Amino acid sequence: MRKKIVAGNWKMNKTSEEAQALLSEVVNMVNDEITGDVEVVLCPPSIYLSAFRQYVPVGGKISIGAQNCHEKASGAYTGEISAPMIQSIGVDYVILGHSERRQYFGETNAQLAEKVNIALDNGLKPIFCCGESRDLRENGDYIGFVKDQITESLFHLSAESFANVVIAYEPIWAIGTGLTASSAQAQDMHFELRQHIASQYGDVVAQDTTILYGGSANEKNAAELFAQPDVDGGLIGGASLKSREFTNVIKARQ
Ligand SMILES: O=C(CO)COP(=O)(O)O
Repeated sequence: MRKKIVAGNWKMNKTSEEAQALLSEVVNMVNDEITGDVEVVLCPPSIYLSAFRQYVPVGGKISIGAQNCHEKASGAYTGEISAPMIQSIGVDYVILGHSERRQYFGETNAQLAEKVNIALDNGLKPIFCCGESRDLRENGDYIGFVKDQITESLFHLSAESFANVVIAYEPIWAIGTGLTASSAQAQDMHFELRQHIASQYGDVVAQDTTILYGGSANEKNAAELFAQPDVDGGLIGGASLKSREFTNVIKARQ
C-alpha cells in the first residue's frame, strides 16, 4: 500500500522565532484535526532541523525532512551538510533534486544519483523532485524529459532501495507562480511516471510508489488534485508557510 504524504517545503524562509511559532501552530492543528492516515513531513531550513526533531515526537503523525544533502559523507565542503549528519539528529526524509537546486546550484541527474545513494545508505528517505520547464511543456517531449530524470538518478537502485524513495512531480512553470497544473495534467504525468517505474521494477513496486504533486498547490485546489488516482499527496511550498492553509491541505488528503 502506498503512503499518503503531505510535505511542507519551507525553502529559505522564517527566522528562528517565526519558525518555532509556525511549527507549534502546525503541530497543534495536526494533533487536533488530522485523524486520517496521512503522513505530514516538515522540511524547514537545515539550521532548524535539530530543534524541530526535539520538538516533534518520533513516530507520530509528523516527520521531519531536510531540503538537501551533499553527495559526500564528510570533507572539505564549506557550508554543506551531509547525509550522516542529518541522519545523526534523527531526521526521516531529505528532499533531493528540487528544481531550484538544479537551476541555481547546477545539480545534475548524475550528481543526484550520488545524493540518492548516500541518503539511502544513511537511512534517509529521499523525496526526489522532477519536472519540466514551461518551454519544454509547450514545445518539447516533456514526458520523456521527466522520465529521463528518474531513469538517470534512480533506476540504478535495487527494487528494495527504490521502495524507500518518494517521487515529487513539480512542473517548474507551476512553482511559486500561482499557475497550478490542472488535476488532469497532474494525473497524466503521474500515470506516465508510474508506468515508467513499472517498466523498470514491475507493477507491484510501481503501485506502491508514492508520487506527490508540487507547484502552487493550496487549500483551494488540493482536494481536486488529491482526488486523482495517481496523485498520492503534495509537496507544498508557499501554502506550507501558513498553518491554517497547510492544515487544510493535509485535511484534503486524509
Ligand atoms: O517548490 C515547491 C515545493 O517544493 C512548490 O512551491 P509552491 O507551492 O510555492 O509553488
